Amino acid sequence: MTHHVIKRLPIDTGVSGWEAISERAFPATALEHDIRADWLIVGGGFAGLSAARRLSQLRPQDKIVLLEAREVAKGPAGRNSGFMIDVPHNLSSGEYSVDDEEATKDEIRQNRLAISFAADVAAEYGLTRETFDPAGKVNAAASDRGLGLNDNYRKSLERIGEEHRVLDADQMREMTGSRYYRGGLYTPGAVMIQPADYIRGLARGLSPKVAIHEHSPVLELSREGRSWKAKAGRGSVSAPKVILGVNGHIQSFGQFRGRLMHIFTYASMTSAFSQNEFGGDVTGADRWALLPADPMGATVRKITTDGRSRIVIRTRFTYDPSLQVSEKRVAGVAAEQRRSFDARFPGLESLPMEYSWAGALCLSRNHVPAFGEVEEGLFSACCENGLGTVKSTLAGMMAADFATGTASPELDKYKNQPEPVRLPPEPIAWLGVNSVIRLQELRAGREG
Ligand SMILES: Cc1cc2nc3c(=O)[nH]c(=O)nc-3n(C[C@H](O)[C@H](O)[C@H](O)COP(=O)(O)OP(=O)(O)OC[C@H]3O[C@@H](n4cnc5c(N)ncnc54)[C@H](O)[C@@H]3O)c2cc1C
Repeated sequence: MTHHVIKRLPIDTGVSGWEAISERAFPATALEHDIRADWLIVGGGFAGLSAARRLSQLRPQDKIVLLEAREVAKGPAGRNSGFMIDVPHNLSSGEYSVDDEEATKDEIRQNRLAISFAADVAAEYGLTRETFDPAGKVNAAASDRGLGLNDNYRKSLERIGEEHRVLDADQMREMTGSRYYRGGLYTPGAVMIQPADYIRGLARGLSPKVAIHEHSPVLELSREGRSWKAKAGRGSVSAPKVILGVNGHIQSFGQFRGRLMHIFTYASMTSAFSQNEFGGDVTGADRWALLPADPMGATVRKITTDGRSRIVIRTRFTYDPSLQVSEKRVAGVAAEQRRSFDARFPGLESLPMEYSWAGALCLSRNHVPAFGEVEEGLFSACCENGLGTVKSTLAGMMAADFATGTASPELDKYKNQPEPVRLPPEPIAWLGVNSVIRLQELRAGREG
């Protein structure tokens, strides 16, 4: 009999600004009883909730239960920068330009499949434009090196026939109000989400069809006869099939051990301000979204609701196999983010950062997901390689298709990927990964 005891539970350090400013419109219910279901999903992020939606479409009569350790939107799904990106965006390569054109076109097709799934969510559950905004995004360059990286990216987009527009320093200044940027590369296919609102909207929309239990961490998972039994909170769920959408925490369920890199990244959000508080057009248009030309630089985004704006800045990556980071680390990175922000918006030194937080990503060395039927009736939709708004949405959809035997050319391609390769043993991996990240961050210079 397989029996997994889950010893490590998610810890999310700092309060996510997205979650703090998002309103929750449905109660959180913990698991209190022993129940039976046709399907159990573990994890209430992009992967778990997307798997739940897809299952509810494929098997409308089945009983589907989802268990989330914390509260929907308090984990990484509600603490990211909200870029749903269609074009290539490989965090662990030095730049975004592409070599293998056919593989890249496949990847874009997959990303767009996930984005269109999310667009259906937005339409069906009535999400506002502020929650799901198909506005596109800009890769912003602040240095010669950044301009060069953008130019390489432009050429590779041109080669694969992807729409894009080059922006000069004046256009960047007009958009952002900042003189910091020297150029940009706009691609129209990205959707900008308010991540906490999107993930809550998805959970609320699903709740008539899917029993979602929050504050219900799965502590044990065992195979009993032809069924799996998960113990959580004061109850348990027995189901013949289980989908794990727990990202890097999949290793606590005894899977993919020694193959997943647990990377943290960090963000800060200013308090709300109105345009006229600082005089002049110091932050430009109401909404804009910038990725760094160098993948190791700073992501910066402005949102405006009812005339009140906020700016969010995300920087830094650290490798933390313990799957947690300290408040002290978050505070240290927040101080660096303050400096990056002030360099971009010198008129806004008095604007406080109201929230600072960290969140976990899961990367594999060969950039593949941790996907498949890992034990009989137990499916994994994990390891999003840093771009989970899209990749985990896709993983959840694909896991539901796979587990229900729903064939498609997309699933054929998706499930035929290799498995994540092994990492070197610790502490070699820790030293190696953190050194490479730090060197790349230093090289990013003004982009960070
Ligand atoms: C600051 C920051 C910025 C980011 N920006 C972007 C971005 O712009 N675009 C993008 O695509 N991605 C971004 N990301 C990454 C993105 O947030 C993740 O890739 C995404 O959340 C992964 O989704 P997921 O559903 O796979 O995992 P998660 O969102 O981590 O969800 C997994 C869930 O499983 C739950 N869980 C774990 N263990 C258990 C258990 N034992 N029992 C029950 N539940 C459990 C967790 O509580 C969690 O809610 C960013 C991340 C951070 C931190």
